[in-house]
Amino acid sequence: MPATCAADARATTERTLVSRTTRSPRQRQARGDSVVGQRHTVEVERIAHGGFCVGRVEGRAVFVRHTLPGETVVVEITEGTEGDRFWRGDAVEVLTASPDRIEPVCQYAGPAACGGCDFQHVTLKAQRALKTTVVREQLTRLGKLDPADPLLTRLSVEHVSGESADINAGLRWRTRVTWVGLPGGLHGLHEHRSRNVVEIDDCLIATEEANAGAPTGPVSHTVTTSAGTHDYLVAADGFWQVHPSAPKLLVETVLDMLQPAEGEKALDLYAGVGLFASFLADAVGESGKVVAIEGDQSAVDHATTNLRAFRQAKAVMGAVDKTLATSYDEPFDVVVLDPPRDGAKKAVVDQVVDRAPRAVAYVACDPAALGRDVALFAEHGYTLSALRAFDLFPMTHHVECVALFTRRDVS
Ligand SMILES: C[S@@+](CC[C@H](N)C(=O)[O-])C[C@H]1O[C@@H](n2cnc3c(N)ncnc32)[C@H](O)[C@@H]1O
Repeated sequence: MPATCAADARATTERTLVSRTTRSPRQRQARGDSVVGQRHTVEVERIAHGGFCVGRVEGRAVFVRHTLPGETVVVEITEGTEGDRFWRGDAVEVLTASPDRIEPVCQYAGPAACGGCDFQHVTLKAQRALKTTVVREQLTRLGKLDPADPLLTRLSVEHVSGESADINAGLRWRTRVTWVGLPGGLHGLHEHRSRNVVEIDDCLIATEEANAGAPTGPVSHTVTTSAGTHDYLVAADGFWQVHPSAPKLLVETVLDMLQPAEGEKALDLYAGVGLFASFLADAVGESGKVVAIEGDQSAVDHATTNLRAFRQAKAVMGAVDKTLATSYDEPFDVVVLDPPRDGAKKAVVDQVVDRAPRAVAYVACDPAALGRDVALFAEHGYTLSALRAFDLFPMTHHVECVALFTRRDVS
């Protein structure tokens, strides 16, 4: 089994534009001497959130990238001081390799290289198993769910197929990339937790179009699902699901969980350009109502255009918490919640349950934030009654979950 070796790590370092000694934009208060650069042999125990695995050096936890549970590796410390409770590091040499380890196909993957991918060295099947463990752990620890809950024991992060062999191999799925511009018209991506930029010629998880740079004008997307077809206009730099299979998959999953019916009232929170709102509007019909709340003016403008065929649907500009604090103080039957990474949080969860929906579909790109919000919903009598997780970001530690909350008295 090929193994990352210290020589490879040195070669990788030479590819970066700035030496790793200049990293650490998030330096914490120094407690004792820095241990950055120290090397230790570590037996890697388990996966943690964020693309790290956990091992120990003399009892102290070390969060290690570029390794796998069960491996023995040489770790070079990248963040930490003598007084810190935990350190971070990179596996720069593999002494005992996991059977799930493969040679990364990307030349930019590895220690002190591009920070975009976490799992290039892991088989796709094992990547999904690692993510399944992380989701279970976050929902148990933060969501306070019983680890024996069948929703967790049966959970398995699902492979998301695409239209090309590359996508099915976990490559060429990323339709948008936020590049860092470099002199000479070049571009790159940051090292992990660093301002250092690695010049990248061809990002293998990005589509050819995304590698070429950002489009200049609004982009048009058509989404066809089992429930129908809708067209969407999106600003070039506006939010759109990055995996080509994501819009259809997420819409179908949300509709399947919510089962919106003719005449119902629906809230679409963090609505973007109205991906879910159009399909909700179809389902509730003209006797129903859809309110799509979004905080980005350009997205709201596009959502207004995208929803123009529906008299029953309206895009509203504003922060979700501020808007719900002053408006739409009335019952809603169903809610779609698709917040940014930090989740909906207490104020919005309180405002959602105040509207007494029979069902809430929560689309979550961070299982830790979902876990915290699961606990908040439970305090209001809303239980997690369905959960799916999708591998919409292969090669990275990211995973998309869709959770259904229902009121105990109506479930
Ligand atoms: C994960 S995206 C989901 C967009 C949409 N549901 C979709 O799938 O295309 C989150 C959206 O929330 C918006 N947003 C972020 N914070 C917000 C807030 N506090 N209030 C309203 N919208 C917010 C962002 O502009 C972004 O469009």
